[in-house]
Amino acid sequence: MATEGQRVVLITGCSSGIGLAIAVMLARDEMKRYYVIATMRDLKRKDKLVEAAGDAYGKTLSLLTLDVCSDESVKQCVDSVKDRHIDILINNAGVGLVGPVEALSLDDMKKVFETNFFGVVRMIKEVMPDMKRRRSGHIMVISSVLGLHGVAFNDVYSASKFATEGLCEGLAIQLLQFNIKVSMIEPGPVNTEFELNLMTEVSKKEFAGADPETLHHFRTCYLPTQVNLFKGLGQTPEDIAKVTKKVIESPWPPFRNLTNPLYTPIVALKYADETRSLSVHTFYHMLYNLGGVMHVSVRIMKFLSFGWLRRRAISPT
Ligand SMILES: NC(=O)C1=CN([C@@H]2O[C@H](COP(=O)(O)OP(=O)(O)OC[C@H]3O[C@@H](n4cnc5c(N)ncnc54)[C@H](OP(=O)(O)O)[C@@H]3O)[C@@H](O)[C@H]2O)C=CC1
Ligand SMILES: CC1=C(/C=C/C(C)=C/C=C/C(C)=C/C=O)C(C)(C)CCC1
Repeated sequence: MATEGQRVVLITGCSSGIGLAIAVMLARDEMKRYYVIATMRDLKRKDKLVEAAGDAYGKTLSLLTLDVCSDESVKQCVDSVKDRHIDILINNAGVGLVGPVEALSLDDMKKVFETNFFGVVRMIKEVMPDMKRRRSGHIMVISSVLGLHGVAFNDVYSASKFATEGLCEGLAIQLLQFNIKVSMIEPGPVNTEFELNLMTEVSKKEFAGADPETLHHFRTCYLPTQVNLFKGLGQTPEDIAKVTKKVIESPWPPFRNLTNPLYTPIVALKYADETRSLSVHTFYHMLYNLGGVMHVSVRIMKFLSFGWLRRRAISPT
């Protein structure tokens, strides 16, 4: 149980990746400032987290079951927290989806929205009223750079993160009245099970419904680019955990927080031209003309991000 002065942090999707890293980093805080409730939809997947948490498990870290796609599970979990008192809610659970839109099933798309968008809505609806009554709290979402700009063949995933960004932008304004902070963490590629799961799904699908030309672009331009980007620019889940901790500990937590400085110019490009045509055409060239030699695009991104733009992303160190 949390002791006097400790902040109670509830995190969704802690069986792997970013959620696991944040849970461990906060639970192992040297000053023991956090009491972490790490949640996952299937507690059979707890071993990696328990091992990484070491002696923090049972002291500053406890586990609860929570499936963000189930109203009942969300309510049961929050009800089981002492006095339903959660100081910091970290919405991390999420799933990806890639492929040509015309070849993806509506069921797959609904699963993405059910998890990435409605999962966040469910959590906020359950936790925010108590925060409002206490006039204090911090709601965080592990969003994505794809919540800020679209990337070919990630259309539906990107839409789910845009939706979440929109939801939270509105809430951030309203909740200032109640002294509740809202922050988005916006990573680029991070080396977790996320990419492996995407590639496993891709290898199982035939993408029937897409024309041969589009499928050719997807398989020969996009997929190798994705693999190269994860290899060349991918951050670690610990990098994202460090940025998240920095934001939690900031006296004025910023609303938007890019974690990878290499993406800052790409996002800046979008705002440099109000018609957005510049970024659409630049991404087009980076994918279709330089995609085959993605190491060139990675170099361009590294070159562009040099200098003042770099400083606009929160560095994990
Ligand atoms: N990896 C990346 O490149 C990036 C990831 N992100 C975002 O970061 C977040 C974490 O992803 P990451 O750590 O990379 O990927 P992982 O696949 O490693 O982790 C995703 C976590 O979400 C959980 N999850 C999925 N569905 C549900 C559900 N219905 N209820 C509860 N938990 C669920 C998974 O649990 P289970 O084990 O049960 O499947 C898992 O613990 C996601 O929101 C993702 O969109 C953002 C930018 C980049
Ligand atoms: C194709 C392509 C790009 C790809 C970006 C990708 C693939 C980002 C993936 C991010 C992920 C997986 C986020 C998860 O939330 C760039 C660099 C924008 C440049 C233009 C061409």
